[in-house]
Amino acid sequence: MRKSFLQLNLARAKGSPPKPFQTTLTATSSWPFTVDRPASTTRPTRIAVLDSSFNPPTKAHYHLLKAAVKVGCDAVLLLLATNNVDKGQTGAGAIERLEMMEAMAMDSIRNEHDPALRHMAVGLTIHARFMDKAQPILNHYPADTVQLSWVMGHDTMIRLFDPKYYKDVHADMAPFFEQCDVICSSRPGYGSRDEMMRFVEQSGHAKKVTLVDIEDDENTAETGALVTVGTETTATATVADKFGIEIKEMSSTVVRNAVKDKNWNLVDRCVLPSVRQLIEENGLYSS
Ligand SMILES: Nc1ncnc2c1ncn2[C@@H]1O[C@H](COP(=O)(O)OP(=O)(O)OP(=O)(O)O)[C@@H](O)[C@H]1O
Ligand SMILES: NC(=O)c1ccc[n+]([C@@H]2O[C@H](COP(=O)(O)O)[C@@H](O)[C@H]2O)c1
Repeated sequence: MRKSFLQLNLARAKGSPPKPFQTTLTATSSWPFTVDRPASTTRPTRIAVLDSSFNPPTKAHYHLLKAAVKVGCDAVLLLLATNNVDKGQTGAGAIERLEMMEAMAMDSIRNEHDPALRHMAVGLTIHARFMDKAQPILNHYPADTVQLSWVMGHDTMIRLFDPKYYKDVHADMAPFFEQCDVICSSRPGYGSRDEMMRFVEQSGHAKKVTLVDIEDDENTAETGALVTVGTETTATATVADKFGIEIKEMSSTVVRNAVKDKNWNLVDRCVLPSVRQLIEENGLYSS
């Protein structure tokens, strides 16, 4: 059902110029607003935006959002970037990515306890840079009623501030930081939390960047607990020992390679069941 609705919507849009921003799925018709929290300029609705290629969406993306909303967001937007400042488009097509994002969003809307995670939407943008994506989203809603918090990992924050994408990084980024903030998590391979903090301080926008940590709460009850055998007290298997990979180590590349290697156990560890189903149904990433 979703697939045909999505295809119908996108087919209707075919021929007309692509919109700078549009949603394809929203938790409610009034999203991001609710009856309890209507559009208001005195208390803007804070949307956590995870902008990604979602090729495919992974549990790391999901847990990054879980960590992000804890700092006080009201709604979540999974935003598909159909253009990338660096990468070309390989792997899944835009419709397939949107389908997988919608599967993840429906899962969250139906099953999550956190009100922000239940209040999720999926959208797409044609813009590649964050500073260009922000304004069309803000313009989509009544003036000053939404605040955008861009959720990203350390690797992307480094790219956010990379001067190669700008004429003058400070001048160009100033309007973005007047209207938006960033919620960022560390990521294995991109430096320690301390290094990330120093990087944020040097950016000149430390007040607009909140650092969070991805938690592997799926498995903490089963792993890492202390057990006593005889007189020896040791930790049980680590998450990585038990599942081959920790949430924070996951990436879309890991999933694509796992599908190619037919390592379905690893795929199952890294993506939601509904996303795995779509990968199989659509024959994605197999060659
Ligand atoms: N394991 C992770 N830890 C922290 N941040 C992550 C993690 N996985 C993805 N992110 C963040 O999510 C955002 C979107 O990620 P992106 O689409 O680049 O995923 P990816 O898994 O790195 O993709 P690919 O492997 O295709 O390069 C980025 O800001 C990225 O830093
Ligand atoms: N300087 C920037 O604005 C900047 C830096 C890194 C990624 N991006 C964008 O973020 C989106 C997601 O990119 P990745 O899938 O590479 O994380 C893409 O649209 C990409 O162009 C923008």
